[in-house]
Amino acid sequence: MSETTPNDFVVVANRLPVDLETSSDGGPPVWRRSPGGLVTALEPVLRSTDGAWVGWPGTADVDLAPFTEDGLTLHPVPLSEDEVTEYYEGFSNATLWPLYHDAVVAPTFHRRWWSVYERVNRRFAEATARAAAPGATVWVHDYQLQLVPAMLRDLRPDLTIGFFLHIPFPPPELFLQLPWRKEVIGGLLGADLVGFHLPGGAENFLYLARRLFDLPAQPRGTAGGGFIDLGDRRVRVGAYPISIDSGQLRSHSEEAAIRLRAKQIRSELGDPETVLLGVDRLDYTKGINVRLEALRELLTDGTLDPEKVVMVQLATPSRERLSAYAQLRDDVEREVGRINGEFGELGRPVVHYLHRPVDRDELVAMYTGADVMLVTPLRDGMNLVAKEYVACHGDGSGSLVLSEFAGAAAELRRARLVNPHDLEDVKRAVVEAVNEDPASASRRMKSLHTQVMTHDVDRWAHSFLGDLTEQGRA
Ligand SMILES: Nc1ncnc2c1ncn2[C@@H]1O[C@H](COP(=O)(O)OP(=O)(O)O)[C@@H](O)[C@H]1O
Ligand SMILES: O=P(O)(O)OC[C@H]1O[C@H](O[C@H]2O[C@H](CO)[C@@H](O)[C@H](O)[C@H]2O)[C@H](O)[C@@H](O)[C@@H]1O
Repeated sequence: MSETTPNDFVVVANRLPVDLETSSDGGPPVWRRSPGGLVTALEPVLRSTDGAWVGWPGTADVDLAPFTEDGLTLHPVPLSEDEVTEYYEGFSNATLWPLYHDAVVAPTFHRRWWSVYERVNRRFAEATARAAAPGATVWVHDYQLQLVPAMLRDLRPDLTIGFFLHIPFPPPELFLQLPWRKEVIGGLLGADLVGFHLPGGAENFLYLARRLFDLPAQPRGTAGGGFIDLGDRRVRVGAYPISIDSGQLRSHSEEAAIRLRAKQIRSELGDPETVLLGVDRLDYTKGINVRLEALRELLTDGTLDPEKVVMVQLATPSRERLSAYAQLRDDVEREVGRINGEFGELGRPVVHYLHRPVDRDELVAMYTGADVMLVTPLRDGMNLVAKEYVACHGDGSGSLVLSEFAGAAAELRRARLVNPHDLEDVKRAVVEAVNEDPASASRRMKSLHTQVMTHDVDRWAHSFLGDLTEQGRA
């Protein structure tokens, strides 16, 4: 650890790339990799740009000075226990998260949560103002920090500010339910460039900004993007689909030790003909029960044979104190138990379920060895898991069943696309994936693989930061 000086490039996200975990047995706290795709994507970007990262260390009431750890410069922003409840679990994850994901769970609107969200956003803006060198570029991330761009511009008009949203930006009729809709759009308009995964998100934002601020319409730009003219400056809006460090993951999946471990895993699973795999944070948007129900029905009607098919479901614990997440865990675990109770044998369950993060080597071995990857979210900003699986199958093996409602579906057109609200459609895709002729499956996977290899996270970051630099100079 060492003292830090202001940086020319600063990333701001709710979480630091590592979480400080305190142990219940009184041992010293340890840093662990934070959950979720935002960290997976941004960490290699920050390493290659030598920037600083401003974020919460993942535990309440931890106040640490800025430090460098494992080559990254980190600026921790403290949150009290009440702020974790009202800003993170409350406004971020019980108001904005469900609202922006098509209200698949009803969003809760609480005036007190909003005022804490404002207060915490201000703290992030102040910490960023301290971390950024004169004229620096600052890249703010995600729904937890939508007020930061405008707050930061007030504090530091010398900065070039970008904002990227990692989750869907909802259609106007949903967004307009938000009592603080104008404040949120006003916060985002503090940025020079506002980015979304998909053109649809950019279009929704452009429409809402003009309507709520009574701004003149502008000619439509390409791919959903465009400009918002605020009189004294212009905000650029665009679509930038995020990705992964594809080359690194492909090489990792080709290592002899990973190939060997993939074989061992299959053998530990009883050498079934087909291994189905699901990998998710345990989140109600991910449609985990959709794929479990599809599997149960296919076993019940005899389409799939429990002696030949095994499913592995990895579920990283997430936002566990929120009731919708606790309910989801109960539902998923009941369904796993039901399938194993009906179709498993002693020592041979049909569904192997791990409610914990697994280490990277083990995850890559699972991706590499799985025959069919099931990605069935009801709504998802991107879904990096789908891209990670494809990156591990450069040899053309494997098959991807992918929800149309994941952002990744816009690029991975040759996956077996399904409507997760239509169980028959999901069942059909699973059966087709299990029975597909190897030559045709290989053509599909190779085409998906080329897409993921040529559109990696580096390209995403360069595309966004290139536009941001251009915008900052304008
Ligand atoms: N059980 C798990 N163990 C280890 N890593 C996991 C696990 N589940 C998910 N991940 C990782 O978390 C990230 C999830 O990203 P993504 O699919 O974009 O969804 P989200 O960010 O909403 O969780 C991926 O990089 C994936 O490898
Ligand atoms: O920080 P948590 O509350 O534990 O949640 C983890 C992250 O989940 C979300 O990830 C999103 O970003 C991915 C990368 O762009 C994208 O592929 C995925 O579809 C999104 O759900 C959230 O947006 C992050 O802020 C969280 O850190």
